[in-house]
Amino acid sequence: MNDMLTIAMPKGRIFEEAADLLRDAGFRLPAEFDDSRKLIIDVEEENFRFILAKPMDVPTYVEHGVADLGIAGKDVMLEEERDVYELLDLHISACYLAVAGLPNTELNEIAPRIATKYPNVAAAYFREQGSQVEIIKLNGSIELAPIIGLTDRIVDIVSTGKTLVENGLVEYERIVDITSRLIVNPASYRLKDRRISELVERLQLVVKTKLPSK
Ligand SMILES: Nc1ncnc2c1ncn2[C@@H]1O[C@H](COP(=O)(O)OP(=O)(O)OP(=O)(O)O)[C@@H](O)[C@H]1O
Ligand SMILES: O=P(O)(O)OC[C@H]1O[C@H](OP(=O)(O)OP(=O)(O)O)[C@H](O)[C@@H]1O
Repeated sequence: MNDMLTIAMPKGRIFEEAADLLRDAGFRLPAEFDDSRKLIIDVEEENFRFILAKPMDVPTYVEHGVADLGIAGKDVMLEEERDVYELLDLHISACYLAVAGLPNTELNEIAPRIATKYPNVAAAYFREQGSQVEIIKLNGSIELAPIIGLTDRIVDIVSTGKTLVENGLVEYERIVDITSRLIVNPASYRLKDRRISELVERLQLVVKTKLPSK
């Protein structure tokens, strides 16, 4: 039987590159896919159901099995630590997580403070460094925090580096490189293995052809 696959797609930055990959792998996605406000899109020709989710929520849907598969940034995977398998590095939406702050400043020795959208990743990083820090969770515009004196450092995504430069901040440490991953619910992986393996193989071929040759 050709089981239906439910795929949690991240809205926002990753969406377009992820849709391009699926199309390049030969899956026929309708034009409405790209500019609809619908949150659930059925693609009957392929027997796919897409759920359009907030990027940070994708692993949650997949862990709970309401989506068989999902596409999520490695940053989200590290932060959320959900019980899902990572099947494939899609090599899209590349960026990295870094520690940044005002230039020529030291971490406050008594009570260093870190602003971030990634409290778990930041806490783990500073714990490994042997630094005891207070994490302040923000939901965006993280670069504001050191400028207005809320924290000594931030832990945030860097892509082009433009946001840091334009706000007079510098990078202190690079924590981890990030790309988007194809993730799967463990039970779906067992039950729908044939369809999922086929999807992975087709995506893998496309990903390989797009990688710069060494
Ligand atoms: N410059 C970037 N800034 C943020 N995320 C990036 C960047 N480049 C690639 N990414 C990847 O894209 C994902 C975030 O996408 P997006 O910015 O659409 O979501 P978000 O920050 O969660 O959005 P929202 O503003 O809706 O909370 C990250 O999880 C990361 O893997
Ligand atoms: O290195 P760059 O190419 O400048 O990209 C990095 C910036 O992009 C993201 O913010 P986003 O645009 O998602 O806005 P946000 O502050 O609302 O999270 C991220 O949090 C950085 O601020």
